Amino acid sequence: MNWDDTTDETSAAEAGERLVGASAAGDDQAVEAALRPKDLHEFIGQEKVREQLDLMLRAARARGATADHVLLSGAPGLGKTTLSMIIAAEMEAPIRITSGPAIQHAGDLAAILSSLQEGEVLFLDEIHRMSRPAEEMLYMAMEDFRVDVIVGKGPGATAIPLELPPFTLVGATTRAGLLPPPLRDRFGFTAHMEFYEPAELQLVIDRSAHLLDVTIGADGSAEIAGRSRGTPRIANRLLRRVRDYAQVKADGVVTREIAAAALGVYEVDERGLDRLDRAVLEALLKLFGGGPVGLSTLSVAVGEERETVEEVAEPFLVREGLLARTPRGRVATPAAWAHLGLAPPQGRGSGTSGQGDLFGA
Ligand SMILES: Nc1ncnc2c1ncn2[C@@H]1O[C@H](COP(=O)(O)OP(=O)(O)OP(=O)(O)O)[C@@H](O)[C@H]1O
Repeated sequence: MNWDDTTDETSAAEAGERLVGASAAGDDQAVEAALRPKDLHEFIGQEKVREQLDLMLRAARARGATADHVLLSGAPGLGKTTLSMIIAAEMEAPIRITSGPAIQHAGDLAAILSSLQEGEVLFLDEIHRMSRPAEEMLYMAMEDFRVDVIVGKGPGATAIPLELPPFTLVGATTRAGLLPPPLRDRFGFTAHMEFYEPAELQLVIDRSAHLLDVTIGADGSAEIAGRSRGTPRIANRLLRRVRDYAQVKADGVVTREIAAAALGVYEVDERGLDRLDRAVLEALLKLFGGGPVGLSTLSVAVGEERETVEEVAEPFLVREGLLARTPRGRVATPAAWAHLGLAPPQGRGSGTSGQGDLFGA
């Protein structure tokens, strides 16, 4: 993708499909499905979540009961859908997959709930985006396995109670803070998924390489892991691009050199920054001396929409400790200067630049 060519209308959407984007947009769903771990044993990392889930599911199985409702929160691509499928597999139960935005009316939810089988897992992705009436119906369904279906309108409307079979709701959200407390409280088990360590991502990559029949050395998977932004989905996607390069330009074997050269072609650097991320940092450092600079000015300098800079580039730069959002504007950290191989201007760190705190003054 050429960032220079992105128009105002398409830049945010295209940014969503970039190689290091965490959403599944543009991914081959069949390949992604083939790479999903099938049980808790195969699921890499997230030790605490795995241990706690394992205990909960074993206990439910031993009692012959349906598992408690589970809420999974965390950034896209960290394995929430995968875990929900594993929960169903471990409980030997079928799974139904839907999402908050797909349920706009309480009737949509009633139709799904009333067709569930006993013990079935209902995976509700983006649960924070459900409509209010549907959310309220869900409270009763989760607690009492019952819903009230409203028949008729106005004063003649009547609520007909409908019994539901016991089921397990697995809700997923990127924004646990947006869930109303009454909904959050109805989950018996809540887990927050963390970004993965490079060593864990290396295991994800080795496993995927094996499934895709790609020969990869430990140094090759380490190189890809370091550029994967803590996210298995990105790791798998980068592996597929590196595999292409290894096939076309070499003998198919992924070494450190091949991985670095391949990801160089796609402009993903050794820390996982892509062209947009670097353009933002470069503008901040070279044009504004490291800031503080307002978001609008920075966006104009980069030639991108405000939203693209704020929502697509900045979260990772902040997470990496390269950029800080301050009340006076965006500020580069010492790590940003070091990453781009530039020297901070004289006087930085003297306390007169407005970023003395970031420079340890
Ligand atoms: N712990 C893990 N071990 C191995 N592979 C993983 C792990 N977590 C995720 N993956 C892989 O990453 C890909 C994305 O995972 P998944 O679809 O479960 O993410 P998600 O959190 O549900 O994302 P979204 O919020 O965008 O739906 C899958 O192909 C899966 O195989």
